[in-house]
Amino acid sequence: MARRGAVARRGHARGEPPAARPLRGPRLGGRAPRPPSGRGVGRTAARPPRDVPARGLFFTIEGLDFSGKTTLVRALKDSLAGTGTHFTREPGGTPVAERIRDIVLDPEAEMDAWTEAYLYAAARADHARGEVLPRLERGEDVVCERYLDSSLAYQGFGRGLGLEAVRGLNAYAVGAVIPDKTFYLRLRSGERERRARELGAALDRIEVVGADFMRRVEEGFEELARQEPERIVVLDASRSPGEMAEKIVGEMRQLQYTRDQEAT
Ligand SMILES: Nc1ncnc2c1ncn2[C@@H]1O[C@H](COP(=O)(O)OP(=O)(O)O)[C@@H](O)[C@H]1O
Ligand SMILES: Cc1cn([C@H]2C[C@H](O)[C@@H](COP(=O)(O)OP(=O)(O)O)O2)c(=O)[nH]c1=O
Repeated sequence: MARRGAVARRGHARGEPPAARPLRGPRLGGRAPRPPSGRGVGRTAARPPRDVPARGLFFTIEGLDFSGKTTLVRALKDSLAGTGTHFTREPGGTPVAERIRDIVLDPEAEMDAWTEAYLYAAARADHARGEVLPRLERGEDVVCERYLDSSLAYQGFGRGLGLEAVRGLNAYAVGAVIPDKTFYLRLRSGERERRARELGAALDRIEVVGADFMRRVEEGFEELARQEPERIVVLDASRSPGEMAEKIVGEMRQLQYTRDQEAT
């Protein structure tokens, strides 16, 4: 994963449209992003000049802990080898965000739920603006393991901060960096727990909070999938990583085709 220092990215700190709204739009694929509203912007956003690369597409992989995201990403990396697709994950993906990750996942670190939500959002601001957006603008496709939906599900539903509040505090963190497609790994809790036990994983501070918390998070993901069926593709995570990767690559190709048609 390419990493750059924080100082070089300060120029991104302001001026992008907020995203305090459902993730429905604007998408990045194919066209320059449209601000959510505004004067006279509609007509200029349709097609980039031919010498500007079509914007890359942004894909996210979501799901509860132990649902198989990392394993799936490994299979996807094989399937997409040589395509120039960039893989990253949250929390993390930049030096500053990795440092925030160390704090927020430290099982010893007691913190208020709002502090936790802001830390995830702060890590996301650095990652989305400093790493993901420049790549998309250069025409690279990006696959990110966890993104804003994780905050909506874990902090919004799991911690009980509420969907709209968590959307709101992430609005300036993500700006216009909204996933074109999100793949949600749905897996029943018994199977997730079995996988966790089998793995004998060291539990981080989120995982130690227990089954009730995880049930609320799960309901959060399910609610998001209900709200945005076009963006969020639900995958049966009991299937093999290869089968899921095949499905995802198919969806990616379809979007890439549409993007390329729009750009010519
Ligand atoms: N599709 C799958 N079928 C069976 N077992 C899986 C599958 N995906 C992952 N696992 C196993 O489940 C455990 C958790 O997987 P992991 O990819 O680390 O999940 P996550 O990244 O979502 O926390 C690992 O032991 C992994 O080998
Ligand atoms: C990105 C993000 C993650 N999280 C949590 C979910 C996970 O428990 C933890 C990330 O741990 P990680 O080990 O990266 O993920 P996983 O267990 O899925 O392989 O952070 C949030 O609570 N909010 C967020 O916005």
